[in-house]
Amino acid sequence: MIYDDANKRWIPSGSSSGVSKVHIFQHNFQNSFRVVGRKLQDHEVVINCIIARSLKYNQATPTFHQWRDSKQVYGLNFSSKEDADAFAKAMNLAVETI
Ligand SMILES: CCOC(=O)[C@@H]1C[C@@H](CC)[C@@H]2C=C[C@H]3CCN(C(=O)[C@@H]4CC[C@H]5C=C[C@]6(CCCN6C(=O)[C@H](Cc6ccccc6Cl)NC(C)=O)C(=O)N54)[C@@H]3C(=O)N12
Repeated sequence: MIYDDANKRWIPSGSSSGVSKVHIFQHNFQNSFRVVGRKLQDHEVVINCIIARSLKYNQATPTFHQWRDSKQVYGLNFSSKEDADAFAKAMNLAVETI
């Protein structure tokens, strides 16, 4: 999800709401990571952002995590606490590795 600052509310990133699969990719040669989320249904890319060293990953609730970059605030509303914990672990590892 993306935070719509003007209207102070979360909106689904991408063309419609729906379940997506979110991955963290490590770039082969550069020491960089990217979060990519794609809709399960039509594979639309709904999130695609570089993980910066300065990224602060906030676990607002056990199943809603968020972070911001220079442009916007991203929110992931996980379907389970286990998914949320696994993603947070990978995200924190990525940030430490950069
Ligand atoms: C239950 C009912 O939930 C809801 O209806 C909506 C829809 C729910 C998903 C479908 C989602 C789920 C869970 C809750 C959990 C709380 N929450 C909020 O949004 C809180 C409440 C107030 C609001 C104010 C600001 C806002 C938005 C923008 C960023 N931000 C910050 O505070 C940032 C955070 C941050 C901290 C550190 C590092 C990075 C970042 Cl990003 N701080 C700063 C300093 O940047 C934020 O997160 N806010 C969610 C919510 O309401 N909802």
